[in-house]
Amino acid sequence: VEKNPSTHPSIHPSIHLSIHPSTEPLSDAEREIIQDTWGQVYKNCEDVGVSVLIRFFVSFPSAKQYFSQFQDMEDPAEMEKSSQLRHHARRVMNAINTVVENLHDPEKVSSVLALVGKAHAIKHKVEPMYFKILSGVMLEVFNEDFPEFFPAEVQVIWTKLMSAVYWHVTGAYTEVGWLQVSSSAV
Ligand code: HEM
Repeated sequence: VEKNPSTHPSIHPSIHLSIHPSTEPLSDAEREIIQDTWGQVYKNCEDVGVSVLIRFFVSFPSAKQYFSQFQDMEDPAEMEKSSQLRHHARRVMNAINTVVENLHDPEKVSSVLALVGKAHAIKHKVEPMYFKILSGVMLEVFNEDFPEFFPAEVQVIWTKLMSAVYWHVTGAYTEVGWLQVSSSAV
């Protein structure tokens, strides 16, 4: 199938991430569960980050339009070698790590995510919907790669965190004047 970079992403049916316009803070117990499970994921930071992005770009090829180095690549094995992809994988994982390490400090979390949101809105002009899609892919890969650490009740908590991430990121988009940020569930 010919990929037209200007078309909207098709929504993958396996992604059921529901996003609420405002989010309840995580409880202490939930924070601890996030930190413990993330510890397992982050041990494999490089591999997990790359798997997440490959899955994202293969399932949602229009998301590649923003990346000069692999926007025309189709072959996942070739994408995997792209330094731009690997670099972004590391940045995504490190940003999530900063969020997880600072869950006790809501101001730090919002400032980190506001910077991410602003850079993607202003510099990279990324359609914010892709953040929601990427969150779903991330949870999917974590669950698949570490099933013993992601039973259903842990997935619920992670979904809550990812909703908060999306809420902060899109808040920054709105702040810099990006209209039409969708807050409805995928
Ligand atoms: C949780 C999600 C994400 C995080 C934490 C994240 C993080 C980052 C960071 C820290 C940077 C460098 C900051 C800068 O340029 O000032 C970056 C660059 C970039 N991001 Fe993201 N990102 C995320 C999602 C996305 C998505 C969904 C897309 C597009 C589909 C995207 C596209 C880009 C592009 C095109 C760049 C510039 C790449 C380059 O210069 O090589 N990001 N990202």
